[in-house]
Amino acid sequence: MKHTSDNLQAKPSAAGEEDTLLNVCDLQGWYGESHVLHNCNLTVRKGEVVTLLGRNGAGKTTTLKAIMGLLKARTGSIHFDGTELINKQAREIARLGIGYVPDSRGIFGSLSVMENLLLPPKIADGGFELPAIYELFPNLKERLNSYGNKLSGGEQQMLSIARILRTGARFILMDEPTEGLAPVIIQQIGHTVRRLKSAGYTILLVEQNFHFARKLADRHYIVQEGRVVDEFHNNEVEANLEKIQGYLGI
Ligand SMILES: Nc1ncnc2c1ncn2[C@@H]1O[C@H](COP(=O)(O)OP(=O)(O)OP(=O)(O)O)[C@@H](O)[C@H]1O
Repeated sequence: MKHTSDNLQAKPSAAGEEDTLLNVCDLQGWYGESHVLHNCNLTVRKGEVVTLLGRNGAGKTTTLKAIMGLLKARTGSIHFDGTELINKQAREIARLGIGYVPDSRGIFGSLSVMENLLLPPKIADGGFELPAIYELFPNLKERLNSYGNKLSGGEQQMLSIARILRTGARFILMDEPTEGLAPVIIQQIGHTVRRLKSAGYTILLVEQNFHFARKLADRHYIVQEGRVVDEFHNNEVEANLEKIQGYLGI
């Protein structure tokens, strides 16, 4: 079902109540005096891959940061698997099983690949053990002793994803994983997202690369000026291509 921006705001939590994993309702957020998120509403169901699409500066990264507790000035409701996150700290939110792969990748240049991998603490059983990580990202196994600042952009991205998978988080927030990467690496990231989905992971993905996103996601939200203004199931994309391209300016 499609929504207009009005009824998305009026019925923030209408979709999929029974298997909803994340329900963001009337989320507002600020950087200091600057009001960036304006009543943002979205839901993610268990096992879905959902994208946030939008132009530069629309508020996609800020929405992920607000969910993760990295944007402190926020109001509204962020309900995750039975727990309200709005007043929780990032550390507590991570312990609930939410992993964040930032667009900056967050790799420590003066630590080795192995040290970077082992840095985030495990928060639950069932995460990827090292052999499974090497199987998913064979390049990393070859680079275990290399320093983070010697890695290519693609290797850094893989490391950033791998170390979150090791923690046992089952809900992954990924911010522009394909940014600046070569097509062959983008394919590998796409393969990883598919593998995770088939293993039951839930993923909220921020992407500028619509071509990449449309092949992976179950649903897409369009973000403009700090709010969700439209939503498309993947099977509605073809029929709404012009409209979506208009939103994204492509
Ligand atoms: N640390 C910050 N301090 C102040 N304003 C910020 C900060 N980070 C982002 N903004 C502003 O908040 C708004 C939303 O930015 P955000 O990074 O969430 O957008 P985005 O949709 O992720 O775009 P992009 O793809 O360019 O990262 C923009 O106007 C941006 O300039």
